[in-house]
Amino acid sequence: MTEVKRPVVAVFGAGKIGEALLSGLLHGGRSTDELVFTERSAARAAQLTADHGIPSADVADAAERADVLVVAVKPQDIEPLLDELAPVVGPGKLVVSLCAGLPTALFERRLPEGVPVVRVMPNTPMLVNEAMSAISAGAHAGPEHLATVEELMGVVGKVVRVPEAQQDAVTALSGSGPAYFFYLVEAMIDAGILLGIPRAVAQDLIVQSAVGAATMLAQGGDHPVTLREAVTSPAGTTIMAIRELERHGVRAALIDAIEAARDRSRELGAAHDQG
Ligand SMILES: NC(=O)C1=CN([C@@H]2O[C@H](COP(=O)(O)OP(=O)(O)OC[C@H]3O[C@@H](n4cnc5c(N)ncnc54)[C@H](OP(=O)(O)O)[C@@H]3O)[C@@H](O)[C@H]2O)C=CC1
Ligand SMILES: O=C(O)[C@@H]1CCC=N1
Repeated sequence: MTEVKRPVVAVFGAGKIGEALLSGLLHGGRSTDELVFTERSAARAAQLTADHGIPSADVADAAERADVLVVAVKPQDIEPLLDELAPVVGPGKLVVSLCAGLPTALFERRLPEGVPVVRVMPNTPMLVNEAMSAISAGAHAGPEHLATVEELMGVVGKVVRVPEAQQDAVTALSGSGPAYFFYLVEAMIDAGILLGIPRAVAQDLIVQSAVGAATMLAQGGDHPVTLREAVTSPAGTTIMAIRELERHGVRAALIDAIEAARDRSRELGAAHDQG
């Protein structure tokens, strides 16, 4: 039987998301010699190698060793990295960007002609293999490149294909999405404190309610409205809370918040338009 060689993956910028991906790939069965990363700080690079056993390298070395080059620096840090990558990205490499807002066209403009680029918007539940990643092909990326990225990101969670024009909205929904849930949980724990429940107990009550609700949403197939209606008894407690949420405009606030995040993603991309 022919053994299929798995692509070597280099992560450029092993911060929160880059480290989460490396660690998720390790736990998903990739070996340390199939992974490599670059970091700006030597101290952080040494710490990551000590924690995960994955080697660090300089940009040129990592780009040469890897088949898939994953860019995971902040959008504001992309220009100097592209300057370093442009001369060392050889033929046959696939570039994957995890950067919010940055269009594939920016990478295509700055890297050698014809390099395939796939844009991915993951999220931090990648740390527990529950990421939601949306992927889009750039101009030179074909089905085989999308399949490679789907397989890679599939190790750390779910993957969906979207047109690149939707990536700013996706960033606002699922990229930033975990933060909205954490914010809600934080606020609900505060409410528990107000009502005299000890913090640790309030946290247990709310976190398990969140886990239960998320599991029902993910596994039950019912619409969220149906699930909420089942909790909301006539003249009961829940409807009193819902009335207050509506009175305070929480639904409209969420819609506005997500629109603002989408707009910021667009701005981050536009900042490099002339780049
Ligand atoms: N955090 C999240 O939830 C999500 C983030 N993303 C995207 O992922 C990317 C990374 O975000 P995040 O992990 O939060 O950010 P971090 O700042 O935690 O990670 C970026 C890392 O890259 C390092 N770095 C910067 N420039 C270089 C360079 N030229 N060469 C090597 N390393 C470099 C940074 O070092 P230093 O600290 O020294 O600057 C830092 O360690 C962003 O583009 C973001 O939009 C996407 C989805 C979700
Ligand atoms: O806040 C940010 O810009 C990044 C992108 C999506 C989640 N975190």
